[in-house]
Amino acid sequence: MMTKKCQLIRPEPLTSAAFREFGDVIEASDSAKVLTINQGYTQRYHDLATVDVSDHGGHALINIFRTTPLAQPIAIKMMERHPKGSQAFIPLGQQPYLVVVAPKGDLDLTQLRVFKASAGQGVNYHKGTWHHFCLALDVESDFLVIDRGGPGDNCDLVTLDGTHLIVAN
Ligand SMILES: NC(=O)N[C@@H](O)C(=O)O
Ligand code: NI
Repeated sequence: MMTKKCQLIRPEPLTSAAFREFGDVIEASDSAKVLTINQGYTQRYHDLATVDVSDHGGHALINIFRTTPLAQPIAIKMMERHPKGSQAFIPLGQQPYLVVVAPKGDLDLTQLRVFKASAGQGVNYHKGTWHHFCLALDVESDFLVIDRGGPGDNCDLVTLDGTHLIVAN
């Protein structure tokens, strides 16, 4: 019986530039537009990501995902996409986490990317971006999740053979 060779993927640091084709990175970065508000007591990092949830009568949902880490090395056994809306994950704790994505369109695993996000970084998957479900690292982690509610199916899911393994740094 033929056994398929495993491919080890080492996560890369998450940056806005590297993530651009997949979505937005949500962080209080030097490149953000910053407004001083509230009598000078608040710095508003303005308009960091595009919430795209209105297709087909959709509306925004604000959720909390409490996610248990998978055993390492993490095998990528699924990818999904949301054809009708964006999906944002903002960590509520201080724990880094993993982000696994591939470009929109037909799923092409040669274009698979794995990012290690820091606690100060959120991600917003654009509509149709392929991604793995929320991946905590080491400890149970909470994420604020902003995505689409509404009519119609909004999740295309593909099962994979698990030969792509994430070697966490
Ligand atoms: N299923 C669900 O609500 N979550 C996934 O879409 C995910 O990306 O974690
Ligand atoms: Ni999703």
